[in-house]
Amino acid sequence: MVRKGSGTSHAKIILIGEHSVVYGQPAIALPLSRVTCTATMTETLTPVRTIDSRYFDGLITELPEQMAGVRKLLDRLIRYFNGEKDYWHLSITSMLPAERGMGSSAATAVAIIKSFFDYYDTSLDQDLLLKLADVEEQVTHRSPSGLDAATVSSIQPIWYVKGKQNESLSMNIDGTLLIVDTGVHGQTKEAIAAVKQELENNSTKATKRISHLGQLTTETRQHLIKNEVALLGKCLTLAQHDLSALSVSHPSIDSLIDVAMNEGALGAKLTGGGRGGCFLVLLPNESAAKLLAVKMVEAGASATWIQPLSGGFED
Ligand SMILES: C[C@@](O)(CCO)CC(=O)[O-]
Repeated sequence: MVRKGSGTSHAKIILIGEHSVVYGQPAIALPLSRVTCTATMTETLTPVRTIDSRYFDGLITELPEQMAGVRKLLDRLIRYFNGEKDYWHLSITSMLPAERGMGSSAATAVAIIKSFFDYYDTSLDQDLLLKLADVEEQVTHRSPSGLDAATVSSIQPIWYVKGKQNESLSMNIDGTLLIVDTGVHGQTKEAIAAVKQELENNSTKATKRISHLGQLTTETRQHLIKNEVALLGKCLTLAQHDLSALSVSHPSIDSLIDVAMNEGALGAKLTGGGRGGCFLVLLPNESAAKLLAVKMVEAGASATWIQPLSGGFED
C-alpha cells in the first residue's frame, strides 16, 4: 500500500497586538477556519523528494529562495524522522493569499509538519508543533513572536504573550469583523525591520506606542468579555494610529479605512504585518458587514471575508 500523510491549518487574523507582541506585549488573534491550507505527502517509487505548491513545482533540493524557510523545515523534519532514505511527493494547496497578514507562511509550515507526523504515524503535541513551525518562521520573518503559528493551529481565539503558553479566549460580543484585502503585498519581515528601525531612531516615542498597544490589547480583552462593541471599535482605531506611527500602515489601507469609517464602521485597523495586506473593520452585525464588503470592493479592495466575533470559529 502507498504510504500517505496529510495535515491542515487555516488562516489567522490578529485582532490587536501585532508588532507590539514581538516586544513582549500581549496580542489577541482569531482563527479563520474556513480559509485553509492542506499538505499531503505521498510515497513515491522514484528515489527523489518533490513538492508542488503555488510558488514551485520540482525537487525539494531546488526550492527557490522565497521558500528557504520551507526548505529548512523539510530538512529538519527529514532528520527528525531519520527519513534520509524515504522518498515522497509533497503537495501544498493553500486558500490563503500570500503576504497579506493572514499567516500564510505559518499555515504552510503547520500543515507540512502535521503531514509528516501523519505520514510517520507519530503523535504530535502543540509545543513540538510550535517549535518546529518556528524553524520556518525564523527564516521567513526573522524574530517572529510565534503568534502566527499558534493561531493557525488553534480552533479558538487566543490571548498570546511571546514565550508563554497561549490561553483560549471566550468572547461574548455582538459584533462582526469584515476582513478586507487591499491586494497589496506586504512582507512581514520588512515590517518587523521597520518597527525595529523606529525603535532605534525614535526610541522614546516608539516605545510609548508599543506599550500603548499593549494597554489597548488588555482593554480589548475586557470589551470582548463585557460585550462593549463600541468601545472595542475605539480600541481598534487607536491601535491603527499607533501602528501607523510605527510606520507599518500603507496608503491603500489608510484610504480604504477612511471609506469604511465614513460608512459608519465602529473601528478599523490593519491586521498582521501591515505595509499592505489586510485590515479589519468592526461592524455591529453581519448584514452591515455584507453591505460594506460591496463598498470596499467598489473602492478597490481585492477580496473580503466576514467573521462573526461570537462563535463560528469551528465551522
Ligand atoms: C507583525 C507580527 O506581530 C505578526 C505578523 O502576522 C510578527 C510576529 O508576531 O511574529
